[in-house]
Amino acid sequence: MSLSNFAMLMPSTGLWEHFGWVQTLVSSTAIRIESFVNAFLEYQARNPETAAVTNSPHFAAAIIAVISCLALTPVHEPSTIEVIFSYGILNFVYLNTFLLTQVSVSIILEYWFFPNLTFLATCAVVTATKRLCFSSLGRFPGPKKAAVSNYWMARQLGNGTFSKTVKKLHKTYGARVVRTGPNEVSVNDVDVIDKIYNGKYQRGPFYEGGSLRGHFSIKDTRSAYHHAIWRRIWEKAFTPSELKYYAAETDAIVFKLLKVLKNKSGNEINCTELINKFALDLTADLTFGEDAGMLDGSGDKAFFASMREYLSWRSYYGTLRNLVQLLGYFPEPKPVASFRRAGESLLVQRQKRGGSSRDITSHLLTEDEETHRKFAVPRQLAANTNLAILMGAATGTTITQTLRALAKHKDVQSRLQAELDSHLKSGSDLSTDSIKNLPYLSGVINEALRLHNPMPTGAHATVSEHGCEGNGYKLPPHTQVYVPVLALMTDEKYFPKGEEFVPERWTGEQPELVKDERAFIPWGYGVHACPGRQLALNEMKVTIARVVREFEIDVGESDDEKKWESEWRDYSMVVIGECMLKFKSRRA
Ligand code: HEM
Repeated sequence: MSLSNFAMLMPSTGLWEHFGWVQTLVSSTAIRIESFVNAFLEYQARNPETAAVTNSPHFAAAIIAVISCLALTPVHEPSTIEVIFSYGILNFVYLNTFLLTQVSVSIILEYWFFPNLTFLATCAVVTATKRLCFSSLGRFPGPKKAAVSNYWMARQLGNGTFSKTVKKLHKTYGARVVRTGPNEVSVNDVDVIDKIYNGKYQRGPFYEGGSLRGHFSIKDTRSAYHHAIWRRIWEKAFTPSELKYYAAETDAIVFKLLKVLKNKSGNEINCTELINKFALDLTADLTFGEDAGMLDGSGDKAFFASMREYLSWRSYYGTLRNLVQLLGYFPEPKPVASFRRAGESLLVQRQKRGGSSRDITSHLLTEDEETHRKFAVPRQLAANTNLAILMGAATGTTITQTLRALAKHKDVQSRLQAELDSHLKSGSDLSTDSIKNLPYLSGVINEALRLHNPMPTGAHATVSEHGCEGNGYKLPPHTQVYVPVLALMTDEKYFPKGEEFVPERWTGEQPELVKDERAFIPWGYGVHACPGRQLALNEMKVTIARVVREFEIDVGESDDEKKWESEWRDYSMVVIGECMLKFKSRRA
């Protein structure tokens, strides 16, 4: 009986009546396979001299590889586990046909092992050819290595050079869209931001690398359902009354920082190290109700090293989704484990203290009013409190970079000091509420967020099944896409003198330096935009205002621009190296 007749034997009554399309699909596939096999046999009969090749197991392996690759093409995000499982099962069955007949090792090598290698090599060649020559993204310029494999992107991210490289690529090609992965593009175009991050847009697979012990934070979840619930819970932590409470806590820790700076007045210090400690104390206080003891020297000294290692690891493997899916079945990698544990130890201490601490965690422990769902304790909760720590560190990095910019631009520093001095002279104070609308201070902070944003890579999204229309180009459905924040926010099209630190562009004095304000997206865009934005702004403004009012800030003798540039890393969150500054008390 032929294959197509066999397919016709599928039941067509009862429940199957409703699945006529299955029968049609099975029989049409069977007909195609049958005609392919017949054509092949005919070819063999007509060309007996090719039999040596076409009868070889390598030939069969190569054909099966081509068919498998073509069959997988329409699947947008094939599951690594399913692919390896199917491959393993089929191979196991095939291997057993040899083992059961007790054939020799050489036969097994010849008919099983080496054909398997041929299969894998063919898959690699077919995939690379498909990506290079037949991809719908082929019309966009980009490095060839990036088009062939995600390793190019993984290396850029793991080395912390990604956003700078992408910025350079946009300049080199003079293109709005650059291909940076087999199925990934960077779109430096303000007109499509709203289309890419529209509604409950689908997050890209990059976020799968962010899981901690299998649990995702709100930022890394790809589930729109979970995100909506978690977002409502998170937002409870940032209501105006909570922000007011956090402002008082922030003030107390800023005073600790001022004390340390006063003790070192006039001496060169590594500002990165000091502000990192300050930021961790502040974040721990706001998240867990107790500072981490970093400024007073009692905290975990290895915290920042473990965070840095984790971020680099996560950037690298986040890009290699296939590997990340497999890693879930192995013991937790060291960089992930040490960062996770460092963060969790703060959460554990808080849980032990019990009581009713007023902090971000107290809100994360409440249920969502609409669905009555909560974060699962402790793992889901820990993934989210660890995110708070990371975001606190991001705020610290931005503060350090702002202080450095002020030390490098003494004219800007003097104008800011003058604004703060006159604010105080008018009888006001430097509390969060009182300084929030100071124009020059706001200009300095905006400029810092534009030029020194701690998240310069951009959020990864997946183009919907309708595709995405841009200025003279169309992104195909299911493309992975991101708006490169660093390239966008320094682009001369949108911000003339884009590389310069000019707070006046925001104060109304030089409005011509903001050509398109839509390109200012330091807090992300759409449903995943930063809910902690007001808290971060308050922290940055109060810290900068109090430090600048108290100290004259200068670049230290051992400051080295080249070293600074080379130590700057973008692990999808910026990590900075040594920043040598001098803080001299203005009252001395
Ligand atoms: C200068 C400081 C900060 C900047 C520039 C910043 C920026 C951002 C950006 C760009 C995103 C979106 C990331 C993405 O879509 O992949 C984000 C998300 C988030 N940020 Fe911030 N952030 C800062 C500080 C903070 C602080 C202090 C908190 C408070 C804990 C916070 C909490 C969050 C949370 C919870 C999310 C995830 C939101 C979601 O996925 O719905 N951020 N932030």
